[in-house]
Amino acid sequence: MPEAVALPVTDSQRQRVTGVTVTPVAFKDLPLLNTVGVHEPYALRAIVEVRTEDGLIGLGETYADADHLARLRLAADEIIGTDVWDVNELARRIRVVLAGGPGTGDHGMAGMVTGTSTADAILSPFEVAFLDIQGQATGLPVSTLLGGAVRDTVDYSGYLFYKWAAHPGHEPDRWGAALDPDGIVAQARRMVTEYGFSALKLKGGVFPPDEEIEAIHALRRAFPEHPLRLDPNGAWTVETSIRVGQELDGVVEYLEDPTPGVEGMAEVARKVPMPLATNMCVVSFAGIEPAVRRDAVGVVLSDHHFWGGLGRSRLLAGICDTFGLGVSMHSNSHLGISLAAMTHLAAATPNLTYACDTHWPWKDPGEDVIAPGALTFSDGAVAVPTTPGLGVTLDRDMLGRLHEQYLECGLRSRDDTGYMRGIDPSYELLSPRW
Ligand SMILES: O=C([O-])C(=O)C[C@H](O)[C@@H](O)C(=O)[O-]
Ligand SMILES: [Mg+2]
Repeated sequence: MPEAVALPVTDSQRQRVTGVTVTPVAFKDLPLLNTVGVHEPYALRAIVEVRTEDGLIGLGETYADADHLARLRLAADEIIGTDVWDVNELARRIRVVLAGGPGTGDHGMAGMVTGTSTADAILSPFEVAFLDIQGQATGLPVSTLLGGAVRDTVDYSGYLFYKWAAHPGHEPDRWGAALDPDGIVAQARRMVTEYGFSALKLKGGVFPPDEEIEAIHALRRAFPEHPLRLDPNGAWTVETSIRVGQELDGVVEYLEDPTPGVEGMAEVARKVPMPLATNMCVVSFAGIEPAVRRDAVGVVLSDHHFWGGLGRSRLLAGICDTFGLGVSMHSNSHLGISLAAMTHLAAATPNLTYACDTHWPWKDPGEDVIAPGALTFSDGAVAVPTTPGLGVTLDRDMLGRLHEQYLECGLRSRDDTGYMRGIDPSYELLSPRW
């Protein structure tokens, strides 16, 4: 048998970065209530375009809070010349430039998700763009580059929110108010009819726990077969969490972040029958060991936007597998590039067996930065794109329009609490609240 000869990598096999553009955009958002306040009239995102010497353009999407944007721009300058096949070098350069110290403030999650890794949050959109280019260069979809799609479609859950009928001073929006169990059931019916979701999550922490328990029971009566979840974002004390958990025995598939902190979660986990899920107490690699040691969580909600991109999210899933933890997926208000990345990641993560969260239905269907048609919901699922890379293309007109909207809207960081206080000056931020 002839000996294998190792051929040196040639310059033609590399894809060097020649330019990076970071464009902040704003898209309309609805008055969705959560335990820190209410969504503002616009959600902010940053669209990352990475260009190579061969003229390929890779896309990424992330938060656009002012501090995060400043860090993205620093990183953008630093990664010129990197080979898109060398994600380790990308990560190294980002760590180096961030060590220069633009701070850790404002990540885009309104203070609800803290303790994430700043370096991983900055790495994420660039890594996604690198994978997009790798896919375009090889003709392979991103899910194949991640190890191969184990499913053709990815299930998403219908993400229900208590909400007002309109932002103050605006016309009622297309979803109307949902402020009690009947309103939540009506919202769920519409979401299930329009998107086909087969799992439902209620964002809680807005009303006293008994009202939210009643909404979950109403959902169970209306949807006997749908797995249900309740997520108050740490709004309850340990005692309240245990009571709610016991009352919802057999009704929810998991209870998400009932109480703040790993110690409280561990205490609740010992006394409630269902697994506890989290996107608040395990949000970085440093947070896994303390949670595992205390048996504080049963399901980790991955989120490539703060876990360092798609490769590192798969690493998280592998660690969860090792420790017998389930994996689900968290979302924030997002556009189509993120939906494509989430779909490829979920497709290539065998143990991601729960329906993923998405804020997609809350977005104005006419507002996105990707050309329409690449991603559609059928039976609550999105078909995994099979075209090269992420499988989505940038709509430059829309990018320009949503950037104009960003410039005009005046918002520079997500501030659900500040917006709520502007409407109700007596509003207090309490954690836990009940
Ligand atoms: O699962 C979660 O914690 C979230 O989805 C966090 C989000 O920020 C959500 O609370 C929201 O959009 O208000
Ligand atoms: Mg959550």
